[in-house]
Amino acid sequence: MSPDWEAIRRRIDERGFAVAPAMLDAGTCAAIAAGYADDGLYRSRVVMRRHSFGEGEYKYFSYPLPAPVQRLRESVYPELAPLANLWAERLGWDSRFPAAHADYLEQCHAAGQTRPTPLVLSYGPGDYNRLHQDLYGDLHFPVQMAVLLTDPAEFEGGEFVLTETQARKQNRAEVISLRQGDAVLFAVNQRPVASKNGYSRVTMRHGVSTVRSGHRRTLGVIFHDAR
Ligand SMILES: O=C(O)CCC(=O)C(=O)O
Ligand SMILES: [Fe+2]
Repeated sequence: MSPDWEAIRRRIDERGFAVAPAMLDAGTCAAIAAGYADDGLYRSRVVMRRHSFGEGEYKYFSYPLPAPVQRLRESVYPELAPLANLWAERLGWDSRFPAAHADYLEQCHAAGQTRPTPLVLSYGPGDYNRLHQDLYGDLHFPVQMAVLLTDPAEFEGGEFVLTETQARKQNRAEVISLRQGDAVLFAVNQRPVASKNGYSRVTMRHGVSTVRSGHRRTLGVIFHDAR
């Protein structure tokens, strides 16, 4: 069953995030999670404590990406590009996003953002991910995706958290429940919200609450590449 992209785009536009159920099957989730041990698949490993990002670690894939990750990245991008273009217009950005991911990557690469950004994150008991934004250069695609690879029965805590900050308002937080293989799609940085005279900006951040027990792995799919 393919997701209802029209409804997903509307939901991301209204609230800054949406859940797309069952984007990867359990076997693919398990295979990607198990692949975390294979350093040959990755260009770098980040120990979060060293950068005050939290506790836990993650690894960025090298190119070529594993087939299911490549397929997911290139098949989801065109569903999000119309929304990205709507936001670009409302936020007064000059740039527009091409319909195909390969063409967008060419723009990133021409701007010196050549390193792949899809990653696998790995958390154990006590680990967490501080609220952040995945910006890696001048260019960014305004929506990204994270897929829960682990069956949530295998860990406690470790919830995906989103916050939004808006001028003259207190911050709002959302905790997003995911099943294995579900994706959360969310604003990377800013999104437009209708205001009295046009649109104003809401700034979003994401992170993960502390894992109380068990282990949790996630696949992060960011559509821009990194400098
Ligand atoms: O582990 C998570 O759910 C958060 C992942 C994340 O920060 C990302 O994919 O950019
Ligand atoms: Fe992130």
